[in-house]
Amino acid sequence: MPVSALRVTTAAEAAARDHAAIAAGTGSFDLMLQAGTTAAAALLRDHAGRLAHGVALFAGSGNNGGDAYIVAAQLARAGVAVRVHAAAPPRTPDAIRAMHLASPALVHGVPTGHERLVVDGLLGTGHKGELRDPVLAACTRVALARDGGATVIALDVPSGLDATTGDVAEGSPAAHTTLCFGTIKRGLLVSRGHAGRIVLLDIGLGAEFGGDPDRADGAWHLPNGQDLARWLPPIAWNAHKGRRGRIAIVGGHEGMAGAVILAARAALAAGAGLAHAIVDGPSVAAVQLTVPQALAERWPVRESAANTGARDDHTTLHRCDALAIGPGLGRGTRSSQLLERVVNEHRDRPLVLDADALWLIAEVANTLGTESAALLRHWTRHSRAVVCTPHEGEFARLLGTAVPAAWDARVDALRQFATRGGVTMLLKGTPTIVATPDGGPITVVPHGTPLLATGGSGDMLSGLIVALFGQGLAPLEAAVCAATVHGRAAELATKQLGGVRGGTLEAVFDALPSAWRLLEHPVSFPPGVLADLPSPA
Ligand SMILES: NC(=O)C1=CN([C@@H]2O[C@H](COP(=O)(O)OP(=O)(O)OC[C@H]3O[C@@H](n4cnc5c(N)ncnc54)[C@H](OP(=O)(O)O)[C@@H]3O)[C@@H](O)[C@H]2O)[C@@H](O)CC1
Ligand SMILES: Nc1ncnc2c1ncn2[C@@H]1O[C@H](COP(=O)(O)OP(=O)(O)O)[C@@H](O)[C@H]1O
Ligand SMILES: [K+]
Repeated sequence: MPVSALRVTTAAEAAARDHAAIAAGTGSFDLMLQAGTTAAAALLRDHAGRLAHGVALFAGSGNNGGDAYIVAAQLARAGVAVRVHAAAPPRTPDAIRAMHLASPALVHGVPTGHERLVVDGLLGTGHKGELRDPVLAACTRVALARDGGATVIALDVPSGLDATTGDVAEGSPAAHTTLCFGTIKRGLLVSRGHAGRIVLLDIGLGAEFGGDPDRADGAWHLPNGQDLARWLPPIAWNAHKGRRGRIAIVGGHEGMAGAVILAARAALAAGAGLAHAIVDGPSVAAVQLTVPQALAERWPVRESAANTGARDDHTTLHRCDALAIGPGLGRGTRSSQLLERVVNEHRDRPLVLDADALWLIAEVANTLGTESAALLRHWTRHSRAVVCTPHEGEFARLLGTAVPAAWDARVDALRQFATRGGVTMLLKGTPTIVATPDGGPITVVPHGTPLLATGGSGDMLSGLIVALFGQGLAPLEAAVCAATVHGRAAELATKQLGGVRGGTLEAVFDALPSAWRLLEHPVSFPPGVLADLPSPA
């Protein structure tokens, strides 16, 4: 079977995929049966101990409630004491059928409060606006159960979380785990803290694809473990340093050596054979002391053509497989001139543009009275591969206006910038999204924890990207593998630390080897499970 990215959908895209599957011959009740049955299997597998004390299910009147009745029926069949609280009677044909199927085995009524597992099947993708009673009252009960120590499992989305925008309505109960059906709903990745661990279950929409793999409906792609493992270049047993990628990081203005140091350390930890740190003169010693494996060099000084009669040629950069410029580069004239030189004189090198390089691009574009994307297009017109890695503030500067808060508009802005600039754009955030210059689907990287919300973590990401670039990965693959390993390392480190406070970027560096192993050897999931994203908290 071909491997392909998983799909992340809005509520409308998810519904369209459900309908397409139904139009192609799958019964809508079969989808519900499959959803409820795989969810029950996941609960029995992961929570056997808690289920021994019984389970409380909360069901709404729509199809999300229908899923809850199927879960209830399957758990009851497995011998679990099941208590169902219907916030309102089922109203859709499938939910009514599911309720009749489950009824003989259930105890109806208000949960006792002793259940240690609570299933939230009140609202799914059909939720809109502010929560209203009686659903609101039921949501409050779920939240109270959580406060009392129960584990809360949401079906498809936590009730009250908007599947499209991620907006969380007042009174929406947070989940420890969200079991989502067929496709990951976009809102879950936007509000990961509310969704907890996200487990994607196969409901027969078409395996990984959430329907037709070629469907161009705007759904985001989430690379699965096999995609990432396939993209990562193996390091040959007889590799020598010249074959593991020679890269350079240009930046480190006086007083800002740290940014290049972190990027160089990350590049080496991504398997680069040789890392050059091209820094401002006063920063050379700091690099040499802290990353002795890197080759520290000062910024090239351009001899005037009149003096030398020759074109200045900075040989180190010409020998590199990929370059990154920006970490700690500074924003003055010298920095700006250096940026223009690196971009202009090394057009054939894969290039990562980050941090101050992005600031300067916006600055030069302003001065020229043009747009940053147009300037990039001009600068990189012969380049094969460029990745820009702005955070929201840097992207706003590149756009010349605030980054839209709404995800549809934000994605449009990123995609447009990527096509106009001819560059791959990685917009950092929660989640990180990547757009390619061909206008193709957005790829999302949902990994990471607030352990990364600290100075220097973006420099680390640049170093990871440039190393993979130097090992021959295409821009999208280099950006996505790097952001994934970065986020995964943060997840592992946060878990090990038991929280964020007390941890520093060092803990993320320490977790990188384990994170790489996760990428190289993806775990296989139990039957019916397509993805399993750990909780970020
Ligand atoms: N389609 C399929 O084939 C499959 C679908 N599946 C499942 O169906 C789910 C979608 O089901 P759905 O479309 O029936 O909507 P759902 O989320 O149950 O909510 C509708 C109810 O909520 C109510 N309501 C809305 N807003 C509210 C508020 N603020 N406060 C209070 N109440 C509010 C609304 O009331 P109304 O506004 O109509 O008065 C209506 O009664 C999806 O997430 C997945 O779990 C799976 O089985 C796989 C196959
Ligand atoms: N709360 C968070 N959860 C997950 N990832 C985060 C979080 N906060 C920041 N990150 C990640 O950390 C990195 C921060 O990059 P950036 O803001 O450029 O840092 P710096 O400029 O300090 O190096 C990005 O990759 C971003 O996605
Ligand atoms: K729900």
